Amino acid sequence: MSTPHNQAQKGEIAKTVLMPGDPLRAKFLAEHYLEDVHQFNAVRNMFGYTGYYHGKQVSIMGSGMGQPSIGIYSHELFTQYDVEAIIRIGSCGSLQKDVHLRDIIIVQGSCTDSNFAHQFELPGTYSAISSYDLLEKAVEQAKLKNATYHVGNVIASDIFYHADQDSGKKWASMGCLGVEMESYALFATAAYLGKKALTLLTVSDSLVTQEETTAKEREQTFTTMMEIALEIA
Ligand SMILES: O=P(O)(O)O[C@H]1O[C@H](CO)[C@@H](O)[C@H]1O
Ligand SMILES: O=c1cc[nH]c(=O)[nH]1
Repeated sequence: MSTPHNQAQKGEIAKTVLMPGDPLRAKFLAEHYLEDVHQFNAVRNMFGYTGYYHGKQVSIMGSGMGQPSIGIYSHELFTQYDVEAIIRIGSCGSLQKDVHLRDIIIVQGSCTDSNFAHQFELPGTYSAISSYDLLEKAVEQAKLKNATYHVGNVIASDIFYHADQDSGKKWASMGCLGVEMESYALFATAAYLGKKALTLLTVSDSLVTQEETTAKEREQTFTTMMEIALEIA
């Protein structure tokens, strides 16, 4: 079997998949942390790998950028490959002055400007949240690693270059810690399919101070977040 986006055969993908947006972050992670690694996907260069972390089978696959992209890959992983949990390991912009570059955000809830949940024809607004047991384990690991972390709400936006220059400030005024582009669709897809999901983010830039990390740093240096995800997978 395969899908139009994933050439893996059934059985090639572990029950838990770590998903960075960047497929090169997936490659870095697989090459640096996994043993007995096997690449299962290269369609569209959306690299996917399965290997072992301290004896535990784990898969890592890029999601691409944005809710439509993670919507496709997560739906296929959950429905075609019997995946039970997806842990997104992304980058984000900080919206708060006390959330600094390289801090970790353990995403509890996700707001959105996307229409993604309209497909479910709910009689109201869907609040997308992470799976509590994964969130609790991530907090435990963050503490063990003495990581600087924050737990809370984020905005998962469909728009990176927003025409409204104040949109980030508006979400910040509602307590959102950061802005990224996938968590809402991931959480909603998991909820709809009865699966588990968590999003971990490392702050790659600040919309408050304008500081930023490079593309290479986003690919290769967010290792504390990667290690937390590997430990709880
Ligand atoms: O670094 P990743 O995981 O791709 O996450 C963030 O980076 C991309 C934008 O630069 C978006 O996908 C956003 O969610
Ligand atoms: O500012 C940022 C950084 C990462 N991802 C986003 O969506 N926005």
